[in-house]
Amino acid sequence: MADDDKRLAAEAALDEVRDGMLVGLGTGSTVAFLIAALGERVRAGLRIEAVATSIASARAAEGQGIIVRDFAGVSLVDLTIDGADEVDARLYAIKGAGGAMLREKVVAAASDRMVVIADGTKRVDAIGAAKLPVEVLPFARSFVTARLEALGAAAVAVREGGTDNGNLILDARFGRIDDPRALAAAIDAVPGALGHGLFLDEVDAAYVADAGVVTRMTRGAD
Ligand SMILES: O=C(CO)[C@H](O)[C@H](O)COP(=O)(O)O
Repeated sequence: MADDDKRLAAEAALDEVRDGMLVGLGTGSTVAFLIAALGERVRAGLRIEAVATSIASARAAEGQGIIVRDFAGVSLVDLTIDGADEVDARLYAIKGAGGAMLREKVVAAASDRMVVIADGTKRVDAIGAAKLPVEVLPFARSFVTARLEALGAAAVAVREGGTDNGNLILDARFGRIDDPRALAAAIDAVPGALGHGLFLDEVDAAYVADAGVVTRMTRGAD
């Protein structure tokens, strides 16, 4: 079951957590298993502090007795553990089904190391089938939609509800992304597009659990 695999992947990634670390907590249902398992370790004596990539993850971590620092006062994180919607052998990932990809990218960039945790349904040959979320300044909604269509998005939909940052999410369906780096650079260059779910350089390793077996993927290996 996907939930069992999410829990297994989350628990496997806990091996990377050491006493004294500042740990970045991602967002989503897989990270919820991580936060629960990390909470158990903290109650058993592990000494860490955390920063969170969403209000939901901050509340969940505090509920587990984990000390959560305001990321606004932080510039360096030791290790961030986060989920993904797709991850391939290059450790390219699409993130943001949970809507937190902008904060997730900032925290990942501040991190010495970032690892992804996922169940086997997220492991793909090449990223691109998942919808690509783009966080947008509400003022720029139509303009950014037109630019995404010009970049090849077959459909662009405004997601219901905003982000923790008070912005909108446009879900863009590209179907196939031939050149993820070119697409990421093109979206980065659109004024009003504040962030997107293409993570091409951030992920150092991934723990993917499929039917109860956890595989640790690293850069340059399948
Ligand atoms: O990127 C994310 C949130 O912005 C999530 O990590 C991603 O959507 C995976 O979520 P889940 O673990 O619930 O499948």
